[in-house]
Amino acid sequence: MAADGDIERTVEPSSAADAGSATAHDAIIDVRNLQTAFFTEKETIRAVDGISFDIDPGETVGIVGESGSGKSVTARSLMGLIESPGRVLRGSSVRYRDMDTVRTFADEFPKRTVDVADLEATYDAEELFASTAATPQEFGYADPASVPLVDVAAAGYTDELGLTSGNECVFVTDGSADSAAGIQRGFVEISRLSGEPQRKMRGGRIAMVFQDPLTSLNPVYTVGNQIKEALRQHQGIRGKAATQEAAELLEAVGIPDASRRVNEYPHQFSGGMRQRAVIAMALACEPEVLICDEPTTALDVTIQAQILDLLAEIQESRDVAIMFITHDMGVIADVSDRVNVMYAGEVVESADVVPLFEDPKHPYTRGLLESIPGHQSGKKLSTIEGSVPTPNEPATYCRFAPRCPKSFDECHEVHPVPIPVEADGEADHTAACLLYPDDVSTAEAVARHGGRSHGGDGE
Ligand SMILES: Nc1ncnc2c1ncn2[C@@H]1O[C@H](COP(=O)(O)OP(=O)(O)OP(=O)(O)O)[C@@H](O)[C@H]1O
Ligand code: NI
Repeated sequence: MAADGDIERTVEPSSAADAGSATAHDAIIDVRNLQTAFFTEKETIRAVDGISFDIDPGETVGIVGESGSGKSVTARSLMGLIESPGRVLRGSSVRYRDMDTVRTFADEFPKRTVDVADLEATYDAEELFASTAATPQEFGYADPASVPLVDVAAAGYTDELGLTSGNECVFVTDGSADSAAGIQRGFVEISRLSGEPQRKMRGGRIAMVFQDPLTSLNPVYTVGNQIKEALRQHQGIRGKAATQEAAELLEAVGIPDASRRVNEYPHQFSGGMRQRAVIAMALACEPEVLICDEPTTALDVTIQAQILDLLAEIQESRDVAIMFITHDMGVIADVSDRVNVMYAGEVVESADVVPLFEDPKHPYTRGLLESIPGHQSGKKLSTIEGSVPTPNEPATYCRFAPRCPKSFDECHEVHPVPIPVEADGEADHTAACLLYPDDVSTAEAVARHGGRSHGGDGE
């Protein structure tokens, strides 16, 4: 809709998010400037407001933050599960970089494949759409004539290998050969998938485990039949072989007497066993990435620990990358290799798990840590007062400032972006806070966060 489009154009892509992040690496999922908004009658909720992070093969990336910080919307955006009035905004990018998958996609969906070689200089977006199975409408352009002409080189094509903001496409290869087999580099832009390619990706390469196992289980089919359906859809396994495999999967996720229980219905399973069954269903697709959104929150503590052990074991034995979402810092410490702390739609701190817990930088992260029982010896348990604000306006200031014990005037006038916490540090520990980088003046910090030293008085 035109009205949506107008709102959307006012959303500035956060260039700063890119500044803080390393570029070329072997991440399996690469999230850049992800923005997901809900256009309600009352307001535009910027539930995810320009976040960037990546997930390497086989690692566990934790996403932590209080209720309403945008964790689930992030997960749903990665899975293509955002529904109206919500939308992943233009300029967002979620790239899936497994080369086998890229080649398979190029074979299976040739009309979705855009060869970057064709885009070297300037291209006509209208023609581009004509060459794919996608329609301009799918990308939010009401009228094909309104699709902008984009200078791909000027848009940073050479750095980014592909299409950047304003010229989204479904799928990009580097065009190094005519045949898909010749593709050396490429990615699947999953935030722009729809239809059959999206279905293939979701539940195939990427699977999701939700807080409530009943969301994923159908009460009228046996657990075994549901696993068999997943095996049929994603691996083409049927009949006796599928029955056998379903029982083996249930056994692999620690369900006792699996060959009998495979014939039971979800209501005959306990909460913990149901979550194991959902995990078995996810594994039936042999995913490379498993997105777990509070998978243990509804379970009691003992069962929770067992499920966490199970996930760790699965990761080890199947080499699957996990994105683990929780509001619980204790759980995050247990499961993660790397942690992204979210607040009001933004990633406010990002670091490997050890530095994050031993030397947290952002006052919000510190607050979260101080509220873990037993974390501070002798001190009284403190919680951060107040709650997460609804991000319903552009971030022109620090959204945590109103609750921050360390805030100063500039925090209300300058929007901090993720930058390395040490002045000459590497990008693997970043914080979006004007207290950083360490050891520079406030004026200098403000400048590094892209603000002016006397900010706030209008453009
Ligand atoms: N369908 C929707 N329509 C409107 N707003 C939404 C919708 N879904 C989510 N939001 C808003 O997006 C923001 C982020 O929500 P999200 O569910 O991602 O938070 P969360 O971090 O997962 O919290 P929790 O720990 O409670 O699960 C919230 O302000 C929420 O109200
Ligand atoms: Ni959530």
